[in-house]
Amino acid sequence: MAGAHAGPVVDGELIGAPGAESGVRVGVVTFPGSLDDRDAARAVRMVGAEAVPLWHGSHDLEGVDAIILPGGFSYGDYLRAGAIASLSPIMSEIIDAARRGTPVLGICNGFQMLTEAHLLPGGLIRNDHGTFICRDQRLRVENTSTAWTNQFAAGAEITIPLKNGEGGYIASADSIDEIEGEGLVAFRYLDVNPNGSMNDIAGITNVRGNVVGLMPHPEHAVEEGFGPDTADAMRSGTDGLLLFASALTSLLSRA
Ligand SMILES: NC(=O)CC[C@H](N)C(=O)O
Repeated sequence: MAGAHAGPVVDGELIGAPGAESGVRVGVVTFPGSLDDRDAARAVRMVGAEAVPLWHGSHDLEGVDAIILPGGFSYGDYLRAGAIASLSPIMSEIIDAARRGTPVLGICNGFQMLTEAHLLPGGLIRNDHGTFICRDQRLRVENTSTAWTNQFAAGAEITIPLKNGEGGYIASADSIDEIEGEGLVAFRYLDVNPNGSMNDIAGITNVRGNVVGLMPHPEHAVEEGFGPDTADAMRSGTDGLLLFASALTSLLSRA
């Protein structure tokens, strides 16, 4: 990692200093059973934004510029993963904010919440092999014009961790046609389809490009040595940072 005040370096370029130097404030919501809220907040700080902790039971978004729904086991995955969290008090504010164009990222359990809240089409069901999966997963970035992917090169191939039990993406035939036709696949699984997702879909965006959900965990691939195995020189170990840097970039360019 770069020095304490220098910030992370991606492709030889300093992309931000830890903390709130950019003035951008990103809310990270904690639900009962969230696991990855702290890692998401850390990734936000690493690209130079302020991470604002938000609580599921509140109706106050505290004026944040963007929102992350983190991974974990909200409400113990009862009913369906993400189903109960999608009805939390703060979700009504997040749905309104998303409709106004606020960038919203759902990671794994957060992706499940976004489909349950109908901010993204389709749904996530139990992995087709029936077991929890935990692996470094290769992905292709299919859409680089969203608020969360604009810093990737078109068609970039990246590796970030995947860990879930209900990661199989499904949608109706009509929805799949629309998703593919409109270019709404944000990330697609490469090499193996780890969970039976339709069309190898790992993540999708809404038409406007402000709401993105994905099953793999970019917040776990932000620092060499703590994310994907980098023994393979093709892997950077920090591919996840570009999602957070993308949101910062789109918010700063809007200002
Ligand atoms: N890593 C996660 O967010 C897991 C999501 C959910 N609990 C599942 O197993 O599918």
